[in-house]
Amino acid sequence: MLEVKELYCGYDNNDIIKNVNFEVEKGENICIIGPNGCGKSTLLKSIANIIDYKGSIKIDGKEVNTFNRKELATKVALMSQISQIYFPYTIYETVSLGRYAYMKGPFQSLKGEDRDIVIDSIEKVGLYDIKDKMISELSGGQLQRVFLARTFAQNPEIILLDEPTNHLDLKHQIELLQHLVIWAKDNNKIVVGVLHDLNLVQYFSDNVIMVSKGEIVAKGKPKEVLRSEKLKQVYDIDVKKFMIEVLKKWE
Ligand SMILES: Nc1ncnc2c1ncn2[C@@H]1O[C@H](COP(=O)(O)OP(=O)(O)OP(=O)(O)O)[C@@H](O)[C@H]1O
Repeated sequence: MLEVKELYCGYDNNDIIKNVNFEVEKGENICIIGPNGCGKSTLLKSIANIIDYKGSIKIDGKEVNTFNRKELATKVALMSQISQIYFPYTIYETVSLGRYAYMKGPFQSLKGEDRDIVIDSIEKVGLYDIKDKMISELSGGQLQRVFLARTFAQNPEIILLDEPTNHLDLKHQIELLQHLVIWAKDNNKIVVGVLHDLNLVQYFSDNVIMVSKGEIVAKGKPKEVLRSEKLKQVYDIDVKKFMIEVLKKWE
């Protein structure tokens, strides 16, 4: 279980996130939505213990900032928007890095069971046939799937995703989110995703948290949170009206 209570965090003593409270049960996937700059990534960074925070963030009853690095890696993985830094590794080697937290020594080679997990993770994202390709030779979407496979191999309790679909075509966006939903349900894990596409949020999330200026302004089931008036207030545009107009164009 993830429990966030009276959370404040930000940069240079300036709080971006202010008094945020929410809980996520195991098996659940939640989406965090809100306009640019409202603090969504900052919130994820605090849960991943990348930035300091005030208040409390507990995973399975233990405060996030009390885990050591390896313990933390077995609890939480943050998949950010992909960086442009390419290491000279193959897909297989990159995904193997996900098993780091479970290795005893830093340069130990992977054991049979770890190898199986790595292969299984690569198969899940559909990259098995090119597993020996260098990651520098991949498209943005393929690279995103490599990082997802690495995250699956890490097998944390919580996967945090920061706009995970931004390099993917529609088929792969849907596949990625389906993989994550199934992963959470089958393994009793948690997915917390920042998504901008409200259609995907409506379709895939169990619960939604809407953030505006660093504060939660609505939380609950997608149908409750994605209400026309609320969206208008926060995004300053009639989202539903626009969506309906778009749908009409398809007819
Ligand atoms: N490393 C940093 N140092 C100082 N300020 C930062 C840093 N990262 C983000 N900010 C500021 O914190 C605020 C929230 O940023 P954050 O990236 O959390 O927003 P977001 O909701 O994820 O935005 P977006 O939808 O555009 O990705 C912004 O005003 C941003 O300028």
